[in-house]
Amino acid sequence: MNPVVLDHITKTYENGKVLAASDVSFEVASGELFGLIGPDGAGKTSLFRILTTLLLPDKGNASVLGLDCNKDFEEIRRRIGYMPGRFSLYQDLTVKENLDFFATLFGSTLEENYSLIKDIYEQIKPFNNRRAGKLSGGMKQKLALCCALIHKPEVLFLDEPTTGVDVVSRKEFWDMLKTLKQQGITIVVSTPYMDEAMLCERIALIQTGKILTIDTPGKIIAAFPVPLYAVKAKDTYRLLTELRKRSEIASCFAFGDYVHITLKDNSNESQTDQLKQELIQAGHEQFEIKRIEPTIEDSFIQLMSQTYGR
Ligand SMILES: Nc1ncnc2c1ncn2[C@@H]1O[C@H](COP(=O)(O)OP(=O)(O)OP(=O)(O)O)[C@@H](O)[C@H]1O
Repeated sequence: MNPVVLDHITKTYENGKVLAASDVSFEVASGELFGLIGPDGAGKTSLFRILTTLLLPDKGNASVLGLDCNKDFEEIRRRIGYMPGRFSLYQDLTVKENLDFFATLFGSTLEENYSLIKDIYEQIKPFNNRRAGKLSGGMKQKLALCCALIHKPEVLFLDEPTTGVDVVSRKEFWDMLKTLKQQGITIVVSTPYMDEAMLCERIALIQTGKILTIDTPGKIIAAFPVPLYAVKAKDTYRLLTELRKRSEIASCFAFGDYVHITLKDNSNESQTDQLKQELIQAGHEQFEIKRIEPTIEDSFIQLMSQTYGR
């Protein structure tokens, strides 16, 4: 049996008025680095809380390491590591005191599983006597990861570990996850950052409590169903407004300096030449249109409009 199983999980809040998870099913294989990718409010934290035995679903079953998340919560809690999205450390305790505290909770010591956290801990060791509340975002994140690993968990749940952390620390963090994976730990990580999706082996794209798709990032991108074009002009806002009004455009989203579009009819390649001519005639300066490969963000938007019609 896979170490993480969600089977038709539905979770609502406020007497059913707020839907956080809608019939969610997926499994994570042993030793896999699995990502739950979606924007704020998509339902990621609710799923993590169900898997870490802190929340009961309305419907469905969840199991971790073959144990039932409802009945076997004590054993699950002993065998998993959980880094919640919000900062989970004791701000008034020092780095060392936090580590000792979490080790004691699990009847362990810092020394006992030192090899597992060594590489991460050495980076924060110089700040051993600093209170956690006085650490930088990246340092707090490393300390929180050490605390989640201190009892040598078999499955690690990381809820938005890189939110609010600088780009360098984000990269370092993902390098650390790769190392942990090599040591056989199963990792489930959530993130709202689409670029981080590419660093997972498999991902579930989630929006408004619903799984849009589950696969490897490469396969999700490869399944993008139609040609995608990047369009640019000097006045991006005006370009976007005009493209949105045109009947031949199926989808149209701003991506940095570019606007990504798909067409309703993909049988006639000269349509893009026509579009170019008409928009240049309409006074768009520095106009450019080119066929591009989709990113995971393009796939997310496309799947979202397919599922929700927006
Ligand atoms: N305790 C609660 N009471 C009422 N609604 C809640 C509660 N917790 C979450 N929600 C709502 O459930 C939905 C899913 O929230 P959840 O926190 O699981 O998503 P998320 O993807 O983790 O987003 P975020 O990063 O913003 O926490 C959201 O609409 C949220 O407002």
